[in-house]
Amino acid sequence: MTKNLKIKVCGMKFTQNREQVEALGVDLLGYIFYGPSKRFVGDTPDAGLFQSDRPKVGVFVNENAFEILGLAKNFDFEYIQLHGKENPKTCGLLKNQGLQVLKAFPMDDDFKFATTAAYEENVDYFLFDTKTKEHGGSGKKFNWQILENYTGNTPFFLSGGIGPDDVAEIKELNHPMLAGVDLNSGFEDEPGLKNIEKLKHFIEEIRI
Ligand SMILES: O=C(O)c1ccccc1N[C@@H]1O[C@H](COP(=O)(O)O)[C@@H](O)[C@H]1O
Repeated sequence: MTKNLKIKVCGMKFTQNREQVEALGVDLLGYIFYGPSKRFVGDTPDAGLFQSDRPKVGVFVNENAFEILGLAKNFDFEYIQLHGKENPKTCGLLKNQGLQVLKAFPMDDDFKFATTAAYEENVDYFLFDTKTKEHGGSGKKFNWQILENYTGNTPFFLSGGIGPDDVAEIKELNHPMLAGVDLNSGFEDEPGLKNIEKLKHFIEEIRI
């Protein structure tokens, strides 16, 4: 059942485009705070980019926890997504400050789901993304079959190269802990600029 899956759209970079994405009724909006990313919000982002009613997710890669807390306060983030080698203690510190924490794990065929166990108490969601050198936003899929090996208790977001044609395959996953999908480069006209028609169609289909 995918009707109740949370839909996160990541890499918001342009205010007007963010407003259009929000109007589609998505659950979470993601903002990249990682300089090397093509979707980095920039050092002085437009304030309007963040003036949203939807819960906002700050996305970080190996950032200092206190820097994250400061930015979360400034930009009113409810969620933090961690895409680097952040340890369970760092995740727990942020969670204890009232933030909801999504911890990303880099998936390949050799991934050991036992790695996630130490994080169970310290995060709210896992996010399973394709393993690449870029840390995220690669547009590449991993082998979704390996999700059958995940038997943990923490709900997860599916991520990594999800595109407009993936609805049927996502519906077939049927994993009890699948809580949401993270949509990013597969729905873009250029980095950070989401294609509203493609998103609209995907969301309508997945919510049937
Ligand atoms: O989008 C980015 O550029 C990015 C950079 C660094 C860390 C995370 C990033 N985005 C996250 O990457 C995944 C997968 O994105 P894609 O579908 O493969 O483009 C997604 O969770 C984004 O939130």
